[in-house]
Amino acid sequence: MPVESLVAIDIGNTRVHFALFENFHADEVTPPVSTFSYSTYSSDIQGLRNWLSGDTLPWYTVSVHRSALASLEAFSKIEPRVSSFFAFDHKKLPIEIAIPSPEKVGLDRLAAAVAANHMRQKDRPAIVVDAGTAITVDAVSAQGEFVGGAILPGMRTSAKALASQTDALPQITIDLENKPAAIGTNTTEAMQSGLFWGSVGAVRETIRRVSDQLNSDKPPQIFFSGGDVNYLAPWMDLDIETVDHLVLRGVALAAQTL
Ligand SMILES: Nc1ncnc2c1ncn2[C@@H]1O[C@H](COP(=O)(O)OP(=O)(O)O)[C@@H](O)[C@H]1O
Ligand SMILES: CC(C)(COP(=O)(O)O)[C@@H](O)C(=O)NCCC(=O)O
Ligand SMILES: [K+]
Repeated sequence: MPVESLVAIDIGNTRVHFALFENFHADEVTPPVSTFSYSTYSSDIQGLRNWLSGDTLPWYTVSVHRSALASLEAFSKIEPRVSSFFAFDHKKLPIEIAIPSPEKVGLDRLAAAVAANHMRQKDRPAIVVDAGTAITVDAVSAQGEFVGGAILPGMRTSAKALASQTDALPQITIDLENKPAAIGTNTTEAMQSGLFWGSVGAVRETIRRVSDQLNSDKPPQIFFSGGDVNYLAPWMDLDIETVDHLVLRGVALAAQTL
């Protein structure tokens, strides 16, 4: 039975994202009608209540953060506009996971792979980049299996590491709106340059290596998503497709298969 109206949720390490899907059709991977998010560490329950429409809907979630999942599940039990709450595990997600310990893979990585697998041309593998707290670069084979990938620190995560592991480096706020000069002329500028251009280069090189290892007849289709996607994507020099809310679309697709 298709679930045409639902709330899909992606509980990440920095943000919890909610998306309302109406008249969802798997063929078109319908985009969400509206979205809402709050910090994983200070949930904005009032904001969530205001965002929720009048309809009572089923909620489906993937989570990589256990306590945030537990709090949201507790909230769902007292919120009358939630008809059911379903947290996916890897077994319930509609994708083959061709690695030794499938239960260890982040469910957000798998949900994004579900969406990319659905959207890709069937004779091409896919590479899925999700840029958030961590940046993941994952591979979906031409046969449609999640075959693994790479986990890199996100830009803000790297910035925190530099500040905490050194005496002299400050905690800087990452300004993602303006591209930094490559040659920084003070500590902060130098860190901004290294964090930004280093991430760009790291992602590009990782994509190249993943693509080489896939060794497919046709080049992989490369999908980009996640909170920091708009800062990385313009610098890739690769044929990429930016898709908003790839994880949430994967959750909505997965909900159709339960
Ligand atoms: N301290 C912060 N202040 C403002 N925005 C932040 C802060 N930390 C992270 N962000 C932003 O939050 C978003 C997190 O990305 P997202 O894909 O939601 O990550 P995750 O899935 O790891 O929670 C990014 O756009 C990031 O730039
Ligand atoms: C790699 C991640 C930390 C990414 O999380 P995010 O940046 O979306 O918050 C998450 O997918 C995770 O906790 N994974 C578990 C380990 C694994 O995927 O192998
Ligand atoms: K991520």
